[in-house]
Amino acid sequence: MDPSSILVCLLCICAGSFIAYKKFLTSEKSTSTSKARWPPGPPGIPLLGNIFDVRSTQLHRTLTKLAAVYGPIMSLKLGMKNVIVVSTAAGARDVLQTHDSILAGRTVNDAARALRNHEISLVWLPSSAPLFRLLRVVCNTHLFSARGLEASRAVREQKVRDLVESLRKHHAGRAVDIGGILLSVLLNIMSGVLFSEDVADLSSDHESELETLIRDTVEEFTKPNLSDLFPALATLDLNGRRRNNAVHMQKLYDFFDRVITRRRKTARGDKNVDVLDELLQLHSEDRISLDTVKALLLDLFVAGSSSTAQTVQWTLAELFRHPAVMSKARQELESVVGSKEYPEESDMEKLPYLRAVMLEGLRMHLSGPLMMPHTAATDGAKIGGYPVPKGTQVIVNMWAIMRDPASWEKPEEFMPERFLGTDLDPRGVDARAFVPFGEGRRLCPGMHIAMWSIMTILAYVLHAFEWNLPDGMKPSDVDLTDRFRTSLHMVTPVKAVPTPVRR
Ligand code: HEM
Repeated sequence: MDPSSILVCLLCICAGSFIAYKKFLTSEKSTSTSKARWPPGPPGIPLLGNIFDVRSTQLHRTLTKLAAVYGPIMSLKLGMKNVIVVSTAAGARDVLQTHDSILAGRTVNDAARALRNHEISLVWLPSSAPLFRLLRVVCNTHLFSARGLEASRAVREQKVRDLVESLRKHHAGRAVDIGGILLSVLLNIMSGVLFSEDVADLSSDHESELETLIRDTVEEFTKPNLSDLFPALATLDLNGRRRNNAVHMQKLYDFFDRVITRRRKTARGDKNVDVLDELLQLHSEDRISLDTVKALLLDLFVAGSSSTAQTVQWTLAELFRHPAVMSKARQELESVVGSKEYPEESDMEKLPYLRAVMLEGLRMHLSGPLMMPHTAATDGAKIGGYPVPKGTQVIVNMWAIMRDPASWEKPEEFMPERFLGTDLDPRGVDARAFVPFGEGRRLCPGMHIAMWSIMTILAYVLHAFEWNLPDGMKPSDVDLTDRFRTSLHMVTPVKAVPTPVRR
């Protein structure tokens, strides 16, 4: 939080403190939270609690340092909010497996209430809501089932080929902004699967319309909001986040409205070709509203595009820093794919080293280092033996867990070999809790498409190009400093020069 936001915060807090403090006193007395035995945590200041302990552009690291002092199950008070931060594999199992039915709730950010989006959004609905269950079924059966994924494979492969073609045509021999072009290709993979259109131009350095709209919406969420710290003040929307987000989200809804209008003007016969066809069919059967269709498209784009692009970018950056690992991965591709222009689907399972590279990239640079905060829907759950009262927010610091020296040898080193010959699988909380996509009711619904995208993009771009750093940069010059907003960004976006190796 910058100094001016802190000043605004303090002024607003003075104005609202009377209401908030009264509410604070009443709620402290009347809820089960007052009787709770909270885990240790840093002492807070009256009313504000620990908000100054967690102001950081690297919240995952700040929470890891605090956990080293106060313990792997730690409590914080953020304004009126009680928070438990979990930094061990055993604690993560309590949250994601043992007490998943209670702890799969969400605390709705006030900005997410714009346009009442939280009432129809998969991300914000409580896991007990019938609409939540329906949307998860829609995702699992129509969007990302084996059948659905097979149906969209040709479209997805074409988008990755477009990336290779664009790199050959427009970028060969020039330093490429890796993050920019990856986000464009991820947006096109998503839009290709969802509604068979391209939304980004790979040959242009300009941001696409959808990218701008998503960025504006996401940024509004990441700004500090008094309404979240002091829900009693939420109706006043003192920071204007809900108002601003209503504008951004309306623009996104209008974008999807135009896609739907185009679709309705195009006769497509009886056969459903893409996800939008499936969703519009569910709408015609009165199972979901048109707003829910748009909210789902919004959720999938916002949650799916940047997270996957960031992961590929981080993994490539690690490969640029570790040329020996990169050449081992390229040798494996050479021996499996040979002189074929593009790897085939059947080649992918013959690339264990590249898969290990992907998993190590996910371990070290998880795009959602703190996952998404969960909330206790009722009393009754326990984490590390501590009771978790209803309404408590639970943050799983997966970044810390996946770098815990108690579980991982040399955790700060990029060593894909650690995944070779193991059956570590991102789908289960094993002893080490390698869970980049979460587990249980809130498991990432895009996990399969994300892993396919990461693996396929890596295979295609490593097979088609030799990659060098620009202007005499050394591998050790690649800057891996991270910054956490809603996902883990590189402070210095990585650039590299692709040189085509065949054709
Ligand atoms: C490398 C890429 C990705 C990573 C690491 C990732 C990881 C995650 C994590 C950790 C969560 C939160 C789980 C929890 O709350 O316990 C999540 C939720 C979610 N992800 Fe992903 N994800 C990725 C890509 C995708 C893609 C490609 C899509 C869509 C196609 C997607 C859609 C979603 C949605 C809609 C949610 C919210 C689910 C809910 O609240 O029930 N994600 N993801």
